[in-house]
Amino acid sequence: MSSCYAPLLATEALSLRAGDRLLVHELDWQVRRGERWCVIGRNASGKSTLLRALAGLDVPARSGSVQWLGREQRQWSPADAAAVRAFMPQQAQDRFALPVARLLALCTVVPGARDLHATLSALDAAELAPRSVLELSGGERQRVALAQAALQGAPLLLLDEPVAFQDPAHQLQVSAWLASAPASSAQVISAHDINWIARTATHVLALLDDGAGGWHAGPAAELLDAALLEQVYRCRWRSVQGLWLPDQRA
Ligand SMILES: Nc1ncnc2c1ncn2[C@@H]1O[C@H](COP(=O)(O)OP(=O)(O)OP(=O)(O)O)[C@@H](O)[C@H]1O
Repeated sequence: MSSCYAPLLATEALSLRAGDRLLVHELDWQVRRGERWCVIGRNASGKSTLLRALAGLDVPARSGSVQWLGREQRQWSPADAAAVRAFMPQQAQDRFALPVARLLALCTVVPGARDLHATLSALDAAELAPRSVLELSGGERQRVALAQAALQGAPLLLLDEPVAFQDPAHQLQVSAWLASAPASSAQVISAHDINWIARTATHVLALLDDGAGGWHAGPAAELLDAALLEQVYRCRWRSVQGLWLPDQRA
């Protein structure tokens, strides 16, 4: 049975491997409604692999448990899973010249789906509706992918690098859109821009890429400091007028 009091997402002893590399070791973690988690880590530390595992998609090797609303992932039917979690991959794989509006209309047939025009407008993507997905710029396609995930209406959003291709103004717009999400929802977001993360995250999950699958998880206000950034990225960091800067001189 799922419970509305259970965390939206929980992992117990979740371990992930890629070949002989241990990416995540025994992750015990909970994501509750109203929380916005950013997952940080070096390239190839396992952020996308973790998000895929949290979404219930194939990963090279995993053990342990992932639960949505207190119920094991594998016990959810595809339709019920679509109503509880939405996943935005790092890059869309488009093969056909589908108009954006047609692509997104497919997402609005699920129960609880959000309004198409309002969602596109909130992401500054309304004018993209008639255009083919194959003709969009990287940033435009990414905002359409965000709209696609949002339209599903699922309370748990899993977003793999949602601002990687956004210009600074659109990064702000995506932050505002995330902040306007219902209090009953939660997001898990992988990202590399530490200053965007510092503005956006309520909580941080750091993958240490230390060969032992090490991780730290907690409120951003407690965890996000120079010591953590140095441990994660293996360079020195300093804060200048509230902005984090990597500092290779040290
Ligand atoms: N299907 C797969 N088969 C084998 N190895 C894989 C597979 N998917 C990912 N990996 C490996 O797992 C490791 C973690 O990859 P992942 O994409 O999760 O990293 P990431 O932290 O998201 O990286 P980036 O910041 O570069 O996007 C990498 O070494 C990658 O080569």
